[in-house]
Amino acid sequence: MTERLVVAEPAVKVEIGDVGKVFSTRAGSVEALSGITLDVRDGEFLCLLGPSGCGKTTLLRIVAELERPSSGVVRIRHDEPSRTLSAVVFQDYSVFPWKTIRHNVMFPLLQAGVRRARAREVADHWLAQLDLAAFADAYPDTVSGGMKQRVAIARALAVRPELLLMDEPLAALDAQLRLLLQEKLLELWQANRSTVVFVTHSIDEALLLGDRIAVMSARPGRISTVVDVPFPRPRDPDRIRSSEDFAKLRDDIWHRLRRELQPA
Ligand SMILES: Nc1ncnc2c1ncn2[C@@H]1O[C@H](COP(=O)(O)OP(=O)(O)OP(=O)(O)O)[C@@H](O)[C@H]1O
Repeated sequence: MTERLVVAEPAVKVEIGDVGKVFSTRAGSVEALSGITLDVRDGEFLCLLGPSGCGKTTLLRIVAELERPSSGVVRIRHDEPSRTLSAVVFQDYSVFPWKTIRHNVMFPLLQAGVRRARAREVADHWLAQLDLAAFADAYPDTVSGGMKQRVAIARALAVRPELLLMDEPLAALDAQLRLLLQEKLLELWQANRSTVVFVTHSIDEALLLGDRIAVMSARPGRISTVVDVPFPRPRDPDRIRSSEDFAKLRDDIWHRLRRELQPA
C-alpha cells in the first residue's frame, strides 16, 4: 500500500518499509522484492544499483505508484500540495511522437493547469537547458535517441517535481553520449536540487551522480548495502572519475555486486 502522509522524520522524503512484491504469472509466482526497507532523504540523489532482474524497476514503479506492493508500505511526504509530487523518466524515450518537442514538454504543465503562454515559456527554458532550443518545433522521430531522452528529461524537470524517479534513463545511449548526458544531469541537478531516485546498472554513473548508492541483491531483490558517496558538490566529472577514491569505491562496489552475480 502506498500512502501520502507526513512521515515521522522530516529529513525523509520517501519511507520504504518492508516492501515485498510477488508477481503471479501463468507459470507460477515470481518473488521480485523481499523486505525492502530504505529511506530516501529529502533533497538527496539516491542511486539504486543491482544485477539484472533484481527488482530495481519494480521498486521504482512502486514508489511512482504505478505498481502496488504485495506487502509493506511506502510513505511519501508531499510538502507542497500545489506542486507535482513525482515525475518519472523511463529508459525508452517515452515521448509522444505526434507532438512537437516543445509540446511534449508543455504537455504535463498544461495538464497541471498552467496557462498556455507560461507553459511555453517554461518549456522553452528547459529545452534551452538541455540544448534542444533549436529543435523545439521538430517531431521526436526526426531527432536522435539521445535527443529524445533529453526531451523526456526536460519534460520531467519542467514540472519541478518534488521527487524525480529515473529508470536507467541513459542506458540506451552509446557510451560517449552517455558520459555527456551524465555530466548534463549532474550540472542540472546541482543547480535545481530535488529528491531523485535513479536506477542504473553502471557503478561509474552511480558514483558520479549519487549521494548514496543502495546496492540490491539478486532476485528477490533486497537492499544488501547502502554506500555513502563522499565526493563534495559541486562535482567536477573529470576530477572525480580520475580520483583514487573513485577507483577504490568502484572496486569495492564491484566486488559486492560480483558476489550477487555469481550463482550460489
Ligand atoms: N509485470 C510482471 N509480471 C511478472 N513478472 C514480472 C513483472 N515485472 C517484473 N517481473 C519480474 O520481476 C523481476 C524483477 O524485474 P525488474 O524489471 O524489476 O528488475 P530490474 O532489476 O529492473 O531488471 P533490469 O536491470 O534487467 O531492468 C524479474 O524476474 C521480472 O521478470
